[in-house]
Amino acid sequence: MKTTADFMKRKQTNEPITMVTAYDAPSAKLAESAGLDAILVGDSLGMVVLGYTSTIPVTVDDMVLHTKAVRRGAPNTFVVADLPHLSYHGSFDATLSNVRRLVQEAGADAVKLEGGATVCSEIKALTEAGVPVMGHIGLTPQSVAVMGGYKVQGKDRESARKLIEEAKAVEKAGAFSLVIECVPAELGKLISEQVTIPVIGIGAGVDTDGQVLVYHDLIGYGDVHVPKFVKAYTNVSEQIQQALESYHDEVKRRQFPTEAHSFTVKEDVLQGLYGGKIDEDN
Ligand SMILES: Nc1nc(=O)c2c([nH]1)NC[C@@H]1CN(c3ccc(C(=O)N[C@@H](CCC(=O)O)C(=O)O)cc3)CN21
Ligand SMILES: CC(C)C(=O)C(=O)O
Ligand SMILES: [Mg+2]
Repeated sequence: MKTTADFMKRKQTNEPITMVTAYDAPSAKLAESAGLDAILVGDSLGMVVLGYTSTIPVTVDDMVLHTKAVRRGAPNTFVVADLPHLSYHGSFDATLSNVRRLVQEAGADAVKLEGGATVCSEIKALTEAGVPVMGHIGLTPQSVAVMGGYKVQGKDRESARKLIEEAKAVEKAGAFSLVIECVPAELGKLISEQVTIPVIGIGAGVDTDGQVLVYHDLIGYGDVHVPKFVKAYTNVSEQIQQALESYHDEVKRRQFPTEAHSFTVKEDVLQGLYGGKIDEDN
């Protein structure tokens, strides 16, 4: 997929959109060669790579650095960059200069921002300026302090109705696609049916127009708390741990490096040098 039109087409043909996060070049390269439709440089970066306990501390500088790396690793994949916390809540000029950095400096194809009605004016203005915007509703981690934790959203009738209204508002504002996070599967299906833009779910059941997962969750890397909606397709933490332990052990026992991993010089080069072993032999 190269353009936002390709996203719309997928909804029309009912072919699921596959998206995964990535934060660096080698991971992005693997996502591209695995054939993923799109890559999200998520602000989950803060939690899975930078070691913060939330996405709140992530800055525009952080996002620019990692979006650049992802773009280099996956030059032919549609890349969406998260606008980090508080980078789209001031003047539109301030928002625009942050978006400019992600799109022009770092090479993102689109930006994503969290929220419903409150961010619709930003979605509209950015779209009119020619920047594709992906919305994000349901569990919005940048508002964790207001929501009182990472909880399933839309569990009662009133909040479910509100989420459907938010999805419609985000669509109306011009978003080309919408992430919906951590809602009951029935609501994920209903919202996907109620809007014409493709809905990409994470913890929103199987009936959305696509799925997104955090890279490290998907490959089982890192011991951060893993939400229920995650499926770990492998466990690279175990493999990395084993490799590190073997290396540590082999170095201590002088089993690494062997000749296969060493360089040599011709004997005469060292002759007479600082009374070295070769010198003494003569
Ligand atoms: N590694 C990682 N994966 C993610 O999916 C992710 C991040 N980090 N960081 C940013 C946000 C935060 N996310 C989270 C974090 C925790 C839960 C969680 O623990 N949810 C509970 C539901 C509790 C309830 O029943 O209300 C769960 O058990 O899944 C959900 C989403 C999703 N995003
Ligand atoms: C979980 C996805 C949707 C996200 O916003 C992120 O990775 O930051
Ligand atoms: Mg995010």
